[in-house]
Amino acid sequence: LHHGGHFSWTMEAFHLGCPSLRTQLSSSLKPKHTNVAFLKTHKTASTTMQNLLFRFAERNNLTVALPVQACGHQFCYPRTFNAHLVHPHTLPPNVVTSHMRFNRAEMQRLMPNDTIYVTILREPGSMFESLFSYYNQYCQSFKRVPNGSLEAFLDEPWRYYRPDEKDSMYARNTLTFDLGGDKDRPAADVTAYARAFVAETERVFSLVMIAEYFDESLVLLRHLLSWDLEDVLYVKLNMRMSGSKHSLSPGLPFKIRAWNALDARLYDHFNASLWRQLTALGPACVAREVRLLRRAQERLVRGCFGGRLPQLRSAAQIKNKELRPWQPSAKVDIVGYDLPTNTNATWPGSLAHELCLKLIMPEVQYTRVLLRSQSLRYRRSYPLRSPQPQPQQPVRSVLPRHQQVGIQQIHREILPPGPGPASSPTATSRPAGTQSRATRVGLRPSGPQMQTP
Ligand SMILES: Nc1ncnc2c1ncn2[C@@H]1O[C@H](COP(=O)(O)OS(=O)(=O)O)[C@@H](OP(=O)(O)O)[C@H]1O
Repeated sequence: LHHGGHFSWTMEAFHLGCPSLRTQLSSSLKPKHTNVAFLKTHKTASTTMQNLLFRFAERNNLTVALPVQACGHQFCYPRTFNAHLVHPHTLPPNVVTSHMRFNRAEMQRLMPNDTIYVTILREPGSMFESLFSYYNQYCQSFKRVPNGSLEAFLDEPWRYYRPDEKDSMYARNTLTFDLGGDKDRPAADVTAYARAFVAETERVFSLVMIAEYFDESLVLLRHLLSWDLEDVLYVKLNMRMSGSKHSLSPGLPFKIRAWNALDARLYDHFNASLWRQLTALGPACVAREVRLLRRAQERLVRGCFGGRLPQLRSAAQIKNKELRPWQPSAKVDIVGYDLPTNTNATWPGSLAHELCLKLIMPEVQYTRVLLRSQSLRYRRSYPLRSPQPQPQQPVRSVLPRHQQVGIQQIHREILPPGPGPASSPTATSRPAGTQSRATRVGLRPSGPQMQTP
C-alpha cells in the first residue's frame, strides 16, 4: 500500500501532457457534483454501478431515494416510476439508483434541477443471453420454451412471447422498456420510433455508459461529475458463474438483435457516442486513467481480502448472509464474495471492515441497510416531526472535498503514487430555506413532460 498521502491523478495526467485533460484541469478542481440519477437497467452491470453510488452517497452523507417498503428494493418495477413510490425518510434525495421504469416528469419532480442523468446499456446478444438465463423461471415467455432452449425461443419468438403478459419486459427490448419506451413497436414503425427515442434519451441522459467498456465509461463519469479516482472503485457484482452461462452459437447474436431491434439501435448509437467522447478526451489519457483505476482497485481488493484476490463463491457457499446475492432460481448460480475474518491485517479498525463489507454487499441487503440508516438519521433530525417529510439537509449539487468522512483516508492509502496535492475548493451549497414548498416536502414541481415518441 502506498502511504504517501493524497494526490491528484488528474495532475499526474496533466504532467504527462494529456491535452484534453490539460483543459479539464480547472474543471477537475471543481467541487464534486452530488445530484445524480442513475437509471438502473437490467443485466447491464447496473448493480456494480449502484453499489458504487451507494458508497459514494454514504461517504458524503448524501440522501439516496429508496423505494417505499411495499415496493421492495425496486420502485415497484415494472410500474412506471412515480415520485410517490419514494420512501419519505429518503427525501429530498441527492441520488437515485434503484430499478425503475423511467418517467422523466416524475424524476424531475423528485430530483434537484441540476441533477445529472446517467444510465448504462449492454450489447444485445450477451444481455439477452443473461436475461434468458436469469429470468427463465419467472418470465412465462421463457418458461414455455421446451428444454429452456434459447435457440428454440429465437427460432419462433412469437410462439412463446405474449406482449401483455406479466414479466414480458424481460423477453423483448428490455432496455427500451426500462427507459420508458414502447418495447412492442410494430416492425413498420421501428426505424422512425428508434430514431426519435434515441434522440429523447440523448436529451435526458448526459452519459450513457456501456457495460462492455465499463472502466472507460467510469472515466467519462468521473470527468462529468468532477469525482476522484477513489470514487469510482468497484468490485464486479451480480455475475453468473461460468457454468450458468450459455455461449451463443453463430447466427444467434443476429437473431437476438432482430428480435430486440429497438435495443440494438439504442446500443449502436450510444456505443458510437461513447467512443466519440473517449476520443475527445484523448485515447492515451483514457488508457492511463483506466490503468490507474485498475491498479487502485486491485490494491483495494487485496486490502479487503488479506492480500489476495477474492475467491468467487456461489451464494450457497457464502457464510455471511448479508453477503449472499439473490438467486433467481436453483438453475442459476450468482457469484458473490465472503470476507476473510481477519481482513484487518492490512487496515486496522472497523472502518476498513465497513468499507470492505459495503464494497461487496449485494443490492437487496445494501438497500435495506441504507434505508435503515437513512430512517435513523431522519428520526434523529426530526424527533417531533410533522406529518409531512422535511429535508434533513439543504439539497447539495456539489460537495466540498474536505467534507468527506473517515473511510476516505483508507481510500487515499490505496491510490497509486503520483505528484501534486489535491485541491479542495469550497462548494456552493444551495442555502437552506431557499427551496420552494414542493422542495421542502421532498418533491419538486413538475418539469416539462418527457415526449415519448
Ligand atoms: N464491471 C462490470 N463490467 C461488465 N459486466 C459486469 C460488471 N459487473 C457486473 N457485470 C455483469 O452484469 C450482469 C448483471 O447485471 P445487473 O447487475 O444490471 O443485473 S440486474 O438486472 O440488476 O439483476 C452480469 O452479467 P451475466 O454474468 O452475463 O449475467 C454481470 O456479470
